[in-house]
Amino acid sequence: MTYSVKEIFYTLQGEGLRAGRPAVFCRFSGCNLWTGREEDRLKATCQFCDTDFVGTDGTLGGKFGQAEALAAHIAALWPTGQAHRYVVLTGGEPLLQVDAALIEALHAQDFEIAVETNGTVAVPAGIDWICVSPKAGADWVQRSGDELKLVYPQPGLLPATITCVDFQFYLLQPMDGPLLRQNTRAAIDYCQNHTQWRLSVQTHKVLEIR
Ligand SMILES: C[S@@+](CC[C@H](N)C(=O)[O-])C[C@H]1O[C@@H](n2cnc3c(N)ncnc32)[C@H](O)[C@@H]1O
Ligand SMILES: Nc1nc2[nH]cc(C(=O)O)c2c(=O)[nH]1
Ligand code: SF4
Ligand SMILES: [Mg+2]
Repeated sequence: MTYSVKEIFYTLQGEGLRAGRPAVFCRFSGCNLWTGREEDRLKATCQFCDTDFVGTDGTLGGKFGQAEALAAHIAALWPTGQAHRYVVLTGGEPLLQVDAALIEALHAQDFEIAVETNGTVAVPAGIDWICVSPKAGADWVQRSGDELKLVYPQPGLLPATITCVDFQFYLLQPMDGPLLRQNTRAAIDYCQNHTQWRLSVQTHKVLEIR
């Protein structure tokens, strides 16, 4: 397996239940719900993406022929002597590439492994924290995990219509874009009136970190 990686960086998890936790992010190239090209956005299944996942030209990006080599690049970013090693596999859609060999190599480097996925691909065994963010109009295969993080509002996938799922935490993340302020107000109101749901703010954007 050759892994195509857009970028690798050390930051704080900005979103979801674990916001604030130090983490290495490994962003895989490519997605099954959008090409990543602006000219294709309006015909994509997922049209609101806030991320550049095209190519391998970002910070520490590249093609890695071996799982151990990729795991070593990730481990090199962790501060020396510090425990609680945590890696977030994202993209693009990471589960188009994450396999048993990479999970084993990251565990061998002592990492707890989280994934951010759109839910169209079943999560492989061994992932330690599963965040699913389903998309309207896409197959939703992975219906269990640790957190369900729904971008809100998504016409065609409103929280009230979500059934047959098994997650520990349910979060609404306001859709970033021209309507962010209005979407944030609506998400706050929804959580206050449907108390199973919590608000997920994209804190890294507020903090102006990666
Ligand atoms: C860029 S995606 C990569 C992982 C995977 N493809 C997914 O969609 O979950 C990372 C997270 O950002 C969220 N996201 C993408 N665009 C967003 C936007 N415009 N506003 C809020 N969240 C967004 C996704 O829903 C997902 O939870
Ligand atoms: N700080 C930070 N937190 C994040 N949580 C999810 C992200 C993603 O793009 O998957 C992300 C990201 O890009 N940066
Ligand atoms: S599924 Fe995730 S990576 Fe793909 S276009 Fe949507 S938000 Fe972006
Ligand atoms: Mg992001």
